[in-house]
Amino acid sequence: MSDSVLEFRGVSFGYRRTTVLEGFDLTVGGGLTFLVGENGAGKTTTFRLALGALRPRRGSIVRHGSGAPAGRLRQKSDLIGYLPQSFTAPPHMSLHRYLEYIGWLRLMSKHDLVSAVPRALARVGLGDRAADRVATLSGGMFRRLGVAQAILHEPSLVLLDEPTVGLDPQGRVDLRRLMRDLAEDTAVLCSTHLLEDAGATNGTLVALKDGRVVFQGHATEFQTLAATGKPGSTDEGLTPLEAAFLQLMGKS
Ligand SMILES: Nc1ncnc2c1ncn2[C@@H]1O[C@H](COP(=O)(O)OP(=O)(O)OP(=O)(O)O)[C@@H](O)[C@H]1O
Repeated sequence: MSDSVLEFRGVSFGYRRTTVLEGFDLTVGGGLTFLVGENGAGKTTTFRLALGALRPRRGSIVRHGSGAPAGRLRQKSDLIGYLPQSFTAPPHMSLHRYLEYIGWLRLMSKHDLVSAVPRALARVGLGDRAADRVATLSGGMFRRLGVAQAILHEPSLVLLDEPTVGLDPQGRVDLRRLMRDLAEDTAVLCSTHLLEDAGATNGTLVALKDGRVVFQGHATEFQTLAATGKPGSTDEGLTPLEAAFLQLMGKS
């Protein structure tokens, strides 16, 4: 997939007196895009704006497909899936029951859910855990359940807010594999502090600083760009991508 699916045009947004985004332009294409930036840079705010949960002060946010503004649904291709940073699910429910409940909240028909629930569970590698309670899942499995609820209604764009945070190396590898797999037929926009997520999946990297996009391209270009300035320091145990990131943020 390569067509643009979401576009922020000259968006400005702030909470009360704080300005978070200023003249913010972002084009999200198909495939996998990673949004990186320091704590408080505005990644979650960008997601909330894309979902239509917040309204920009200035500028516009457009879903391609029907061209509907954020938060307005004109056709099925405008559907968005969302895994929030603070994902929770009732521990006593079975995975199957929980996803049926999510489908009910999204106004999906019982008929559609018969196939949608097993399909979503299989897609995230939890097909054999359908009858188990949420409480029995490991941290990595729980995160994958979060992805399952985000894709249950087969959205054309999935927003994942820091899905790999706190996972062990195997959990991160599983989740990156899952994101790569999803990105074959769905646009995926993922925020992360782990720059290696972008490096390992060959995704597009978008770096946010002071409310604007300061870089958009492949992880390898990001590293090369930073390396053409003064060399990033890797002597603090940083990976080359992390050193490049700090340099771009003016911290090295
Ligand atoms: N509901 C809110 N009310 C007021 N200020 C907020 C609110 N939510 C976020 N902010 C502020 O907006 C800025 C951007 O926050 P946001 O959560 O979008 O950043 P982020 O890049 O997702 O951060 P992190 O990497 O720490 O999750 C921060 O300064 C934050 O304190």
